[in-house]
Amino acid sequence: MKNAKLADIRPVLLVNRQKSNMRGGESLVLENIELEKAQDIILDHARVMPAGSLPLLQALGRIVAEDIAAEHDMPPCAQAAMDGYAVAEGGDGVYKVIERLRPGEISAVSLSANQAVGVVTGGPLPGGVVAVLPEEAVELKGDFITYRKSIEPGSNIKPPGENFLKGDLLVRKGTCLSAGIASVLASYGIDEVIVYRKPRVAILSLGADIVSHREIPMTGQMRDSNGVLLAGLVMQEQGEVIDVRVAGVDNITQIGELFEKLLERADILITIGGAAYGVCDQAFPLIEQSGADILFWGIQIKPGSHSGAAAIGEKLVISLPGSPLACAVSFNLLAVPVLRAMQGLAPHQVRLSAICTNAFGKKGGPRRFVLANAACAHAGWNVKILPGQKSSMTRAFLSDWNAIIDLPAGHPPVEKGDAVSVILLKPAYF
Ligand SMILES: Nc1nc2c(c(=O)[nH]1)N[C@H]1C(S)=C(S)[C@@H](COP(=O)(O)OP(=O)(O)OC[C@H]3O[C@@H](n4cnc5c(N)ncnc54)[C@H](O)[C@@H]3O)O[C@H]1N2
Ligand code: MOO
Repeated sequence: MKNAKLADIRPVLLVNRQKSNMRGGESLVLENIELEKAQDIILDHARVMPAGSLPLLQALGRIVAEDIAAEHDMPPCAQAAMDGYAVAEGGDGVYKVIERLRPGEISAVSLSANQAVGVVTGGPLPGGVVAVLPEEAVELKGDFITYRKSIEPGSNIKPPGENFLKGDLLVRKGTCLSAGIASVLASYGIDEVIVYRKPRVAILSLGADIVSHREIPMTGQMRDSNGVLLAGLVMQEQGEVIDVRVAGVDNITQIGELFEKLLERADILITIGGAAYGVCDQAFPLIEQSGADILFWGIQIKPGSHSGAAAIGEKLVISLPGSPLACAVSFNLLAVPVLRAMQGLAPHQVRLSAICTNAFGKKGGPRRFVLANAACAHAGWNVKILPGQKSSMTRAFLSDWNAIIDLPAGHPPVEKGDAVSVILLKPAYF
């Protein structure tokens, strides 16, 4: 960061932006581009995090960075599927119980006709077994059982490899380690898994009027609620929040130093606010003066139009607008795909069509994103537009907000019963 005051930097910004950044027909900074283009550009600069080994339980929810194959058949040998009696072929319906196995015991015998061995569910079977007769299906008298019906060979026997065969792929690289997958790995005795590191994210709120949420604001100041919002959303996406800071009244040089310090430790630095065209807006000059390569500035969406991104070495800077609703929407549209890609996941969230259960009067204008609550009922997905999305601090944050509706540019008012395109977000509880 060069030592520069905001006043020194501002003309650079104005010159660049007023001229629409044309130099010999080539754009220096892409301005007000389509969302998908912005996503592609930023994703092109998102590198997958290095991978490292973690104990199985600590790796839950993380993205596995290796293919893991079954080392042997599961079950490794034939097992009883019922508590009961293992019998051999060719009996006449009456069998002598020659042994009664308890959990964990194995039999050394090989069954002959008219012999039975008592077995437990999941227990290994003796040699010569043709079927397992359930406890409740036989008549037990002393050391003998009677079973007069015909025996279907193989019944109530789990053959070796019934669940997995040696060499079967148990986990594919890029899969989220769910409780179910972890349990299969545990059954193979695997207690270390190689997973991608969490992307480290630093959050910096710009604006001389913004103070930490722990401080008492003076008249004209405002607490940094967006920093907390984004920290929570980053954690929901399995990112590691390394710092949440406010720039406050520091001059641009001091803010630049803080910016650089944060960027040293972070993979992604998200700035909040100061992203519009006001003369006090610091995001563009700050990022430009840091030497970062500005990838784009401005997207054709509402809210969140004043979003930008830059790359500096292998690190990314994402500049989000200060209005809380715009900040939340643009985080989900820009930062979430990046956080996913950096962890080795497919970048985009689930998108589906849902029926709107209420109306939304606002029509026309740019492509618009609306916070909503989506639910799946018998008839399919439905979605409710949450109230209070006009003011900057939205009441929708207090509701069960788990989706964003994507309304195309120039859309008519949404009527109850209309089908809309919905992006499903991670639930707010985690
Ligand atoms: N002349 C123009 N003015 C504005 C335009 C425009 O195109 N031309 N766009 C408007 C839109 S749309 C938005 S969104 C905002 C975003 O601009 P900034 O990113 O520069 O946001 P700020 O001015 O810094 O903040 C706006 C508003 O947001 C609240 N805020 C900011 N930071 C925080 C925080 N950390 N925690 C909580 N709340 C925060 C605060 O109410 C600010 O007043 O610009 C419009 N203006
Ligand atoms: O575009 Mo502002 O960033 O709409 O809310």
